[in-house]
Amino acid sequence: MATEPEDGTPAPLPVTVRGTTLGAGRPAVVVPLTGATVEALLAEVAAVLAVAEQVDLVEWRVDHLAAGLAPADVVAAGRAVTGALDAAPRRLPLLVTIRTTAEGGSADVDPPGYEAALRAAVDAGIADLLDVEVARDAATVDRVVARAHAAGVPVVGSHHDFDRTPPREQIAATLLAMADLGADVLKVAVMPHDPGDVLALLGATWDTTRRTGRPVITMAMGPLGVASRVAGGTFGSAATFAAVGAASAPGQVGLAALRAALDVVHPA
Ligand SMILES: O=C1C[C@@](O)(C(=O)O)C[C@@H](O)[C@@H]1O
Repeated sequence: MATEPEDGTPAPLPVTVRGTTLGAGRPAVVVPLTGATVEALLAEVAAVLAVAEQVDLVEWRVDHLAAGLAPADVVAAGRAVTGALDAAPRRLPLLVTIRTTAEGGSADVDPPGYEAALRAAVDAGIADLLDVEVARDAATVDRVVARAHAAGVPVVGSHHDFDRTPPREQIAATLLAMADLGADVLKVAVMPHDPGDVLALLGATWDTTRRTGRPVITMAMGPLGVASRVAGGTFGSAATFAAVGAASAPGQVGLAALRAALDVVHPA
């Protein structure tokens, strides 16, 4: 169990991948790719690379792939994406995510299919960071985390609640439980219904960051949650997602606007 250190100040454990650090300084800006085909993904990568100096991390939402999640298709599309990223002067790191329908995504996949697709992305060297939904089958989660770690790939534990916002203590408990499962970065997204829900999310972020020392990423979705995407860093959130083109979740702010807001909240 993650415990509070005696002096109340956990040693920071920032996670650095390809020059991008989560958990130190201002929040990293993550841009999702949501293309359904290799062509669409490559067009998105080109659009992201055109503004690469504003981007810290790219997320590939594999669940949007029209071909499905067969390992060979994931590897083929993933190699196309990493090949395009490799060609840029600064290689942006890639977070690989399969968001299941249970958590608001498009992947209607059973545990073996989820495991096989994530494993393929790790084994092929496509993922610099791996999103693992901690609410999936427990043995599957254990094996995927172990596989990623054996390959030197940090794990972003994740949990989405698209319907509601749990109480502050429960959000914090969900994040802390991810650390117990071996996640290196702890991420929760919730749907707020009133400003108190956004406060609960931000409060849990602050509580958890101080207790684990691990990078924590949180956001409240939808229009009410925009405050958390812009100002979450003040409360300890280590990253915020921004759209270049299509958003991958409700409430995501466009990249230029988000960057401008971050400059106000976190002046150089
Ligand atoms: O976990 C997240 C956060 C997110 O849901 C958001 O609300 O910005 C967007 C997803 O693409 C990503 O996997």
